[in-house]
Amino acid sequence: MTDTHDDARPALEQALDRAAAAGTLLVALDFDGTLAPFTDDPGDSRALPEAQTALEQLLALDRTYVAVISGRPMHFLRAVVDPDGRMLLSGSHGAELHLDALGDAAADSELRLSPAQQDLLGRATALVEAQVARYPGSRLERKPTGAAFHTRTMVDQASCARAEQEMIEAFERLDGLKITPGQHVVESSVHSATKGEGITAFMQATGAEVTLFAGDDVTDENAMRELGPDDLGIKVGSGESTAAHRVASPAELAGVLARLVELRRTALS
Ligand SMILES: O=P(O)(O)OC[C@H]1O[C@H](O[C@H]2O[C@H](CO)[C@@H](O)[C@H](O)[C@H]2O)[C@H](O)[C@@H](O)[C@@H]1O
Repeated sequence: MTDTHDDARPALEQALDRAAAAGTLLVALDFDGTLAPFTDDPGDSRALPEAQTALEQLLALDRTYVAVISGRPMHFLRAVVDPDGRMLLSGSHGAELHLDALGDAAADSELRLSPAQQDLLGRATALVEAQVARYPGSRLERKPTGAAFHTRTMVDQASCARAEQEMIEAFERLDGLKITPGQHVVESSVHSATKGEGITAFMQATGAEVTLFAGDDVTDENAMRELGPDDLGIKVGSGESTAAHRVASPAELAGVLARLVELRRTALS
């Protein structure tokens, strides 16, 4: 570890320097609002080119793992985020795990919903359909473990807060449903997993000496809380966080990842 006593460099630069020197480094990232700026249509979201380049460069380095831990379904992450199959992936807020990048496909967790969960999923989806019918421009997103009510494109933006609150109250009438408000979205899930389980699985599977995790939303805090004193948490944007560091936007985070590439290359050379 670098001796940071009397080091006048910004705290994040010092922390990146320490992470870059790790024997084994895990770089784990949330997707929406962290790697990818928000878009009206979730299907259009892509990581910023500078962030994508940094991830590719990290993947090419020894003893360096890249993971994406997202509320997105695994099929989206595999198709859009990591079509080459080189990253560790956790989808559906920790309910789906994909560790093939470690040659450990046996550790993948495939989703199997019980008949009761399938029934609950159907009822949650029907509630969102009813709410979408009430609020023009809002959308239903069907996910393997749940149904999400999106308000970003709602015609009457002044009614978003009310529409989201009504959605929460409707979901609350269904026993066993996990409810997660997010950025212009209220998500429901019939699965209890969180991103904490995703990051824990990856930390254990890689044996990472240091883990960097960055995320922008409340659900990311479940992963952030799993970090130890030598790890590096970065909050993207505003809002409460246990992360020790903060950047303003996905663009700023992309710059941080690019800097990490430089420092890691130097440390490994
Ligand atoms: O865990 P994440 O990777 O941050 O994913 C969380 C949810 O993100 C998506 O919704 C958000 O991004 C959309 C695209 O920018 C935006 O239109 C929406 O308003 C945001 O809430 C995604 O659609 C969800 O499935 C994810 O769970």
